[in-house]
Amino acid sequence: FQIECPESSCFSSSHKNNMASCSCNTDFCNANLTWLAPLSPSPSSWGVSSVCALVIPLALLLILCVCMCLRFIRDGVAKLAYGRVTPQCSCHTSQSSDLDLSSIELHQVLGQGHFASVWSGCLRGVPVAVKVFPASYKQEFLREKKVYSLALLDHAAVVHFLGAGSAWQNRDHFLVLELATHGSLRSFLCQNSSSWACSLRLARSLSQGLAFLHSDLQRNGKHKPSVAHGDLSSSNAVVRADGSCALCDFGCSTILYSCYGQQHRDISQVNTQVGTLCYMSPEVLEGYVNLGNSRYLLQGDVYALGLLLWEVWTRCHELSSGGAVPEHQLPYEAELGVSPSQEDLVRLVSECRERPNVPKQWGQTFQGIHTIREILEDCWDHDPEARLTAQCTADRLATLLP
Ligand SMILES: Nc1ncnc2c1ncn2[C@@H]1O[C@H](COP(=O)(O)OP(=O)(O)OP(=O)(O)O)[C@@H](O)[C@H]1O
Repeated sequence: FQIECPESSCFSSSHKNNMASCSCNTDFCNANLTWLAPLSPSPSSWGVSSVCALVIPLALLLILCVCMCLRFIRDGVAKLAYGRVTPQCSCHTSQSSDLDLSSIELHQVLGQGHFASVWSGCLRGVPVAVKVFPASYKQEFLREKKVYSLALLDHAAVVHFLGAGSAWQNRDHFLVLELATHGSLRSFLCQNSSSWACSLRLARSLSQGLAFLHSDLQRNGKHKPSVAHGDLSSSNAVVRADGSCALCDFGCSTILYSCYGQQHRDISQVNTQVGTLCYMSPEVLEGYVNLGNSRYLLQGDVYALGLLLWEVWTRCHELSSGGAVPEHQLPYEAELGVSPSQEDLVRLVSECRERPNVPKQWGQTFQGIHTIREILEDCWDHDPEARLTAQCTADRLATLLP
């Protein structure tokens, strides 16, 4: 660009950086300095660097705003989905002192599972159940101990944990639990049919135990995260002398740690197909679960709860309307036998959408039969999202009169 010089004998020349000067050739003319108004650069002359310096911070600011909005929306959805948001990561465990096996008398084997054998015994004069894991199942022992050791894991419908330890030079590991005199629910139902009041007690305690396990609790500065059982079956609930059930065997359970409203699980526990085949929900049998959302674990538990309630009610006198109470059967045993294959179950449960038979004559004259049918259907619904929660199942059972 050119500027107009104050004397006609001068000539103008432009330089870099938007500078211009007037030069003249008369004697001492450079002593006669005139300051001109600074030149404003034209937009086209802005450097790339100045554009970047303006645009990049603005873009970063915009991205930050979008991220904050998304997080706000997601937290809102989580609040709606879970009812409450836990503000901190949950890592509380209760202090369980290690027990010495020499202080426990072992009497006889009560049950033999895949991982452990369960003994009846006596600890300081109190009857107990002792679950002994061989060294090769140390991980299963640690996993179950971790669940039993969670703070606030204290509920009438969950087996009481008395301690844990290792024996025989650390080769075997054991958990000490309250002894349930009737043993597993399965063996109880095989040996006993029951009145409506007894069946309702079994059913209520099962649903209350599961609702408690699934709950996310804060009390006295302690936190119990939600726990998915993962292997609910009539072999993994025991019956006490008072006729109530308590949930046990947390070897396949998943602790849903809750951080800032999001639930997440130990990465080591991402195994969708845990549990006993005939209690697996259709989506787990087929492997169609959303691994990003831990809720499928809770929904799978509720499906299994529906099957357990069915097992309990098939042994109830009143529901048989005066007819003979049928022998206890496992879910789908009538259709597929005692040990069905996964393929058979997928065909029956998932593809044909069959469920255990609820006889038409069940309690025709019995008040509450409508509620019972609804509870079963809503627990084992094909659509996991349509299933009841464990708490809702417990609430509906509470409306039935003993
Ligand atoms: N607290 C208890 N009181 C009485 N009997 C119990 C108790 N705990 C377990 N049992 C009996 O021992 C059996 C096996 O227990 P448990 O299911 O905990 O073992 P497991 O090796 O984890 O079995 P699974 O094969 O289901 O994984 C139960 O089915 C039940 O009969």
